[in-house]
Amino acid sequence: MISTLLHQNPLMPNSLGGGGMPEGMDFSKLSSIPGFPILQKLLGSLGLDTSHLVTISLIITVTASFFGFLSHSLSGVRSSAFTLWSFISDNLVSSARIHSSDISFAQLMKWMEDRKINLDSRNFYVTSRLNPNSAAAKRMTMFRSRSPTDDDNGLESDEDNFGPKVKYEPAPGVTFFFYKGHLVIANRKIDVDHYWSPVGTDETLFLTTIGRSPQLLRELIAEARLHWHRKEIHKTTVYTVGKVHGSPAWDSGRPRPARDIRTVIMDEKDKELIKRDAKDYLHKDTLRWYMERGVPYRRGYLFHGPPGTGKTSLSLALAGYLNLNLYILSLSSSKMCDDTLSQLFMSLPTRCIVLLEDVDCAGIDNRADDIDDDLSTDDSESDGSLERGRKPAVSSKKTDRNVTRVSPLEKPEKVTSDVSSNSSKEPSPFPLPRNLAQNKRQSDLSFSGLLNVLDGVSSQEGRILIMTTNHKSALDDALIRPGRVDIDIEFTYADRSISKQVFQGLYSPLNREEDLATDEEEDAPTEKRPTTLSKVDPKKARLVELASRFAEKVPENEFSPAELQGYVMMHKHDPEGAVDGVEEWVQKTRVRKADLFKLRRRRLRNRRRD
Ligand SMILES: Nc1ncnc2c1ncn2[C@@H]1O[C@H](COP(=O)(O)OP(=O)(O)OP(=O)(O)O)[C@@H](O)[C@H]1O
Repeated sequence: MISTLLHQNPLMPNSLGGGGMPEGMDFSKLSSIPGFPILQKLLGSLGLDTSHLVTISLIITVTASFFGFLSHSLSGVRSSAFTLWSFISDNLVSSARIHSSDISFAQLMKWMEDRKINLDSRNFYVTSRLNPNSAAAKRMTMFRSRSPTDDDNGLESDEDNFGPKVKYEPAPGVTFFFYKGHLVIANRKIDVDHYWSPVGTDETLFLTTIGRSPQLLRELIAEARLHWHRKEIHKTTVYTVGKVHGSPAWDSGRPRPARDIRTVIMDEKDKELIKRDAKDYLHKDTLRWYMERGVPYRRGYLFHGPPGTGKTSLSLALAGYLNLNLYILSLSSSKMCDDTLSQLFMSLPTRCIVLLEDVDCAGIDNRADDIDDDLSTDDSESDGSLERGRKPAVSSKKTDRNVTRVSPLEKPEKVTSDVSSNSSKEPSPFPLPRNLAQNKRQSDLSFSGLLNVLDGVSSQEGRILIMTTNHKSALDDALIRPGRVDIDIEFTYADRSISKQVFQGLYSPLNREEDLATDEEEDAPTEKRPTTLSKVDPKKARLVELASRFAEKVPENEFSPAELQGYVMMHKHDPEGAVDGVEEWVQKTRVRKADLFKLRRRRLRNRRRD
């Protein structure tokens, strides 16, 4: 443009001579510069005069100078703004910094999620539990966070008909919101994102508010904490063994509604004992007590009895009652070996409940012959009734139980000696499943390997270990010796009282308010607790009457609570129908179980022949 003006300006006559070259500018001299002729040709082919070079250079110089000036000015502005912000942040605002490895981070994220803070933003995280290796999934299970789409009563599952629910989280970036009338700035920043590492994403949440007092932020953090506990306390995360990079490892866990311990039907004294003992053990002063006396800080319980009598249910309920996560491990798994077991135990957190199922399956216990003998003893029964073979042991419940009734704050040494003295090898109360003996022979898990993880040097302290078995008689004395098993509880088939409670429990479920009973109410003796049934209510009185009739029709010590529950649930909306049909169900179930028993016996004989 400038060049064109130079060419055409009539007021500049000297500028129009000789190809538009201004006076004093002889470009022919420039042709001696290497490359200049080529440049001249190139410009010519573009229809430009060589003199345009001057113009282009001028434009470039002016533009560059302008932007240089602008950038300099802006950096000045930026640094002034930075100085101003430093002054403000040093003197006029309060801020909190929360790292993602701290539970407060999850609590604040949950609090923000539930208040829909930043969820309207165009930028948000979407996660589900589909990828257990994702950082979000790890954090979710580490801190037991739930989907914001879950309902308020905490009972909804993390899955719907289409699989894991989608979870929407505020994404990294700055969010503004008001808390108690004050502006709060939340800045979520990713520090390091190592997606594949077990650590997951490192993030920091900065909360800033105007004013020199940190009180507002403290209140906000406390509120988020309370909110978290209100929502999460009624959940138990259950971990089982999965695979990480092809090796057995704890899976990412499944949060599930905590089971109310009141729904577990068992001897109330035993229940109170286990609750009190576990609470004592987890009390903050107990660790010191153990340390001062050089006693390993561990607690072990043994729950034994027939299948479906409530051993797993009590373990789950206890985890919920103590607000601990539950790690379930089955020793009957063919993949279980010493190394795997040891690794799994070493990766346990310090405070948790480990549920070791089928402890009688620890491979090297050479009681396979005893087991077969148990089964062959039942062979001799004329009608093959499985249930009748079980009766004697069940009726001996009160005499051969060896429940220890001493708290960890008392004298554990004495406690444990009681246990060992009672660990006699009474005959198995009911036949073992045939594959149990096979498992014993095939397993790569050695008995010493099992003992090692229970109390070897590498064993974690601080956890509660619950061992379950259907065959206490198959256990080695060493496994249930003092220090490994502190309390032993026997579960039995349903007597009249249990049958009645199963019936009542299914038709008059506890309501939510009762579920949320305070600790004090929970700790109150059962008989003093207000129950739905204690209120005078004709419907409930009718239910009590039906429950009594039901229990009278069910033979004692023959069916497990699980079996009764299964039957009653077929009449979920018809308690009268359940009462009317129970005698027929008893007969049919007897026949079915006897057939099953005969089949097993035949298979065993064939196996022995082979
Ligand atoms: N004592 C009980 N109180 C309440 N529910 C029970 C009881 N026993 C069994 N049930 C119900 O029966 C089902 C199976 O019970 P659970 O898994 O606790 O039995 P278990 O003794 O652990 O059996 P297994 O030895 O086969 O592992 C559960 O749904 C549970 O609700």
